[in-house]
Amino acid sequence: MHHFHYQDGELYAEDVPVRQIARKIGTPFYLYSTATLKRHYQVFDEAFSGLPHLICYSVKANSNLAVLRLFAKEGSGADIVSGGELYRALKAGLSPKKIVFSGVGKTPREMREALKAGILMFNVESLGELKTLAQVAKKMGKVAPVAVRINPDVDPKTHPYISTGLKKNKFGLDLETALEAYLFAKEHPHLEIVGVDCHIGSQLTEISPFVEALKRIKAFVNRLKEYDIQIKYIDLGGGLGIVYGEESPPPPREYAQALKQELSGLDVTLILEPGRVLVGNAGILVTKVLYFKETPAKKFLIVDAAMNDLLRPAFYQAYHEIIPVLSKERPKITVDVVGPICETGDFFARDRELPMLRPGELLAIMSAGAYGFVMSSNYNSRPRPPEVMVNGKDFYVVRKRENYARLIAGEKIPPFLEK
Ligand SMILES: Cc1ncc(COP(=O)(O)O)c(C=O)c1O
Ligand SMILES: N[C@@H](CCCC[NH3+])C(=O)O
Repeated sequence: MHHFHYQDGELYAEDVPVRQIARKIGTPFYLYSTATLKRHYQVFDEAFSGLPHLICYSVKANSNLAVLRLFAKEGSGADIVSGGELYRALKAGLSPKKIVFSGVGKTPREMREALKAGILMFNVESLGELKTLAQVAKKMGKVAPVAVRINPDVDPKTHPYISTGLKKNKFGLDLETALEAYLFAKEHPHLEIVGVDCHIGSQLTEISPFVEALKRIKAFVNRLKEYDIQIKYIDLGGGLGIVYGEESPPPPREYAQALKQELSGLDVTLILEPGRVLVGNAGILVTKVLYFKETPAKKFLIVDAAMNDLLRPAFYQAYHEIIPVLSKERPKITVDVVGPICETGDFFARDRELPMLRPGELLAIMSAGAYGFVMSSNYNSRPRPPEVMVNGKDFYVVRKRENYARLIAGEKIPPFLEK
């Protein structure tokens, strides 16, 4: 059963009517389903059974402490990209021994924090970064476990903003430079080579680019052997896509099967960094219709959520399904669903056919569990919405709604402007 579903004409999250939560805490709000999060993790993990593997949930997709704790309890590790994500991951109880640190711009401070915590692996993305890490480790009297992120030059066939494994992208190193990095690391007493890393993009809906990237990694691992460099981990990153609308991504089982086949005979542990596929369809954004507006050119539903709450439509022209919380029969209209922000890009849908809704009615913007709240901002001085987690018939506010005081916390009028 789907954990967001209609029952007697109204939308439920597990056993809780969405309307009931709205009544209690107001709108807009993010809503996550515990059962869906768990199921997604378990399905993904089981798909890789039989293969030595470690799932490092990609914290950037949804970094709420409650979500991180849930995955920690399922046995997940974490893929982090900043000191802030490390802080969250540790606070949530994720084991540092299962943390990999990705990203092109790690600072010495972040490196120190991660070395102190004792993480599993740094996914290094440039020679400069590798040398800095070596120095930091030396100063601390530690040895940094490293993998180099390869840029395999594979087209992931996804949105250009979320393609990361093409030659022209800022991510990873080409094979020649990567080899140079491995040779540097091999000789350095404060670096220990443990893996090879790669991540080619996000929201992939085909398996072949993953397999192609893995083939190139395998060839590279063999090349490293010629230099007497042994690898414990192959980290293939994240990127498996989900259904937002019409796409048909491969189910985790098929994805895992293809990777298993490619890895057979290799004595390595496969690391995966899934983000979206675990959380995307486990969350929705609930918003209320403020106004219906009709001009000679268009009809608009103006809602109380905006691009500051969910940026994906504005940023990537991303499609999100929108459904009414009460599903009664009504005439259909074609509308733009827009927020209150003073930007033309502030929309959730354009020319979308929806039931004729009245001010005060609730809408659910679906598939908002990944890259939703985490990409929110205070633009237009809008307090960020709360995050709510449903568990069976109970619901919990796992991040409270911001208030006005929070908006200006940390700001200060300098003395020369006082009076
Ligand atoms: C290095 C790395 N790992 C994992 C992910 C998670 O990606 P996704 O949410 O597509 O699974 C990303 C984001 O694309 C990433 O940059
Ligand atoms: N934020 C993007 C994905 C970027 C992935 C970052 N590694 C999205 O909403 O689709």
